[in-house]
Amino acid sequence: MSLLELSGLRAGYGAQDVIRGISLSVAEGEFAALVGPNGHGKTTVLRAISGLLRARGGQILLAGQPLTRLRPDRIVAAGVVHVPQGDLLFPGMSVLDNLRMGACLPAAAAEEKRRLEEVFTLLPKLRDRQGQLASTLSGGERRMVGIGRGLMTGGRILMLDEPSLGLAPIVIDQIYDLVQQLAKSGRTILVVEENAVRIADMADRMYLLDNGEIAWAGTGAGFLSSPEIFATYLGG
Ligand SMILES: Nc1ncnc2c1ncn2[C@@H]1O[C@H](COP(=O)(O)OP(=O)(O)OP(=O)(O)O)[C@@H](O)[C@H]1O
Repeated sequence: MSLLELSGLRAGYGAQDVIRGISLSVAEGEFAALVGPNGHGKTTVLRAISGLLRARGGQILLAGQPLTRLRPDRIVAAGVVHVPQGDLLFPGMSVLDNLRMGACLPAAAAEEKRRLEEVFTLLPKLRDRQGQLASTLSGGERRMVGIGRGLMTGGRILMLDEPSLGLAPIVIDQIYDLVQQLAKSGRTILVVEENAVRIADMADRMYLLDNGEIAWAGTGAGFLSSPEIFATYLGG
């Protein structure tokens, strides 16, 4: 059964629909990727799921529960964790306090200590730097704090918006090693990524968003072996 199910979702800004009736599903424990060129609506899909943008039509279900009319904090409480594009950390706060912000809702607060230990075990560098101000971290470290803060929230699905954005190739590899480790431990993940080839080896399922519509869906391996996809969307 799908954990997250979108059907006929429409969303946009002003008079314009950016997302024009998309359907996709992410099964429990699956690593799904939403790929596509910049500006075609990937971030908008995540914002609609997490309630930061109200859906204009269609349905969003999490384990069968409709999310479309819930407030963003209720959507978090229902189990949706959204790690936004860019870092959006609190620059004047320490690594530790940034991580703790992920556990500020009541349900997560009770789990704060245990989850913090989990995050530090997964990302030992953050344990060493817990007292350091977020503004003094490198780009890769900031990205790790952003993901760590998402893990502090718990939830049932972790949505990551372009975790590779603006990072050097070697740091991108580290970030995706972490994402793969999370996927292998059984977490349900929906990642937005512009570079489809980068993610195709890792993802169980891929959706290609083109101009607000799903142009292709299938496995990562299927994506890599589809010459027409490369010719049409990736320029050969
Ligand atoms: N707050 C906003 N107000 C008006 N238009 C917006 C707003 N946010 C995004 N858009 C427009 O919606 C379209 C889709 O943007 P979106 O950020 O979802 O794309 P994307 O595929 O995630 O690309 P990127 O990776 O560059 O963010 C773009 O044309 C963008 O200009």
